[in-house]
Amino acid sequence: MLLCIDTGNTNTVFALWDGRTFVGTWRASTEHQRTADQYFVWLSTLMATRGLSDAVIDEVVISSTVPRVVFNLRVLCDRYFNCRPLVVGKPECRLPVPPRVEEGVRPGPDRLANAAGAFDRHGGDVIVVDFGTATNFDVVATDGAYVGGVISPGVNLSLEALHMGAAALPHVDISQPDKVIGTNTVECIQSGVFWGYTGLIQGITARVKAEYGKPMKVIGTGGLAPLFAQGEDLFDVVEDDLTMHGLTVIHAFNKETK
Ligand SMILES: Nc1ncnc2c1ncn2[C@@H]1O[C@H](COP(=O)(O)OP(=O)(O)O)[C@@H](O)[C@H]1O
Ligand SMILES: CC(C)(COP(=O)(O)O)[C@@H](O)C(=O)NCCC(=O)O
Ligand SMILES: [K+]
Repeated sequence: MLLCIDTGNTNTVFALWDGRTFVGTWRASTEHQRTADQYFVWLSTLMATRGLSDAVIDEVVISSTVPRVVFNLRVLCDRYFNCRPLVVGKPECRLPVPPRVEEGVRPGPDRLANAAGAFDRHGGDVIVVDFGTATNFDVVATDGAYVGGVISPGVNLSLEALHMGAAALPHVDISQPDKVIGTNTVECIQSGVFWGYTGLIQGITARVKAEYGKPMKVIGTGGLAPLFAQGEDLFDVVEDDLTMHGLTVIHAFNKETK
């Protein structure tokens, strides 16, 4: 089976693909100190709880926005799965459609995976809004190429920055406030971040569409996409597994065109 690993700056997601569906998805916090042995104990325990002890992992594809984590993930593949992983963004990993960006720029591998996943499911002329540590907007052209986009600070990063920078502001979890005018500190912060991000998404997608000059589909992904989808009509569709799907597409492409 194919193990897909998506390392973000906050969390690392492992998903096991049997060629048709993801039979298991597990999440760990991203820590570059974690060793291959630690990953393996953790993953095999979780696989066992899903009745997947007999599943044989013989292929791995990795997207990591944290370069130093890749070393121990490579050791994991070598020691326990007896394979060399395909690492998105490395020269030996080919993409179905190469990105069109300025010379020397290395787009985040998560964004390349999103573009591949979005193009496979929806065709081109797409904006992917990905809620991670950063909130990214990835623009996918008509032919499926990643052509750039927008990087803004993530929702939780903004909440954390308010708490860290202002002595009287507590740590607050994101939620959708009923009203805009908060009547206590927590409501005020939730309103600022929730409605602030709603405006950011509306504003940026509108500007991207105007600059692009053709109709575009907007896909929301990442943990907080469903929450923001409740507030306003921000996305045409929300797809939780878009990055993972993109990893399976990139893996299949590399296998076919060996
Ligand atoms: N369903 C959720 N509800 C609330 N917070 C979430 C949810 N999913 C993710 N988050 C938070 O969003 C932030 C970024 O999430 P994640 O998608 O894991 O980022 P990354 O891919 O950059 O590691 C984290 O702080 C995480 O705790
Ligand atoms: C913007 C990002 C930090 C987002 O990563 P994440 O929120 O998933 O941790 C990542 O895509 C990245 O490191 N990009 C490199 C620069 C670029 O894409 O242009
Ligand atoms: K991500």
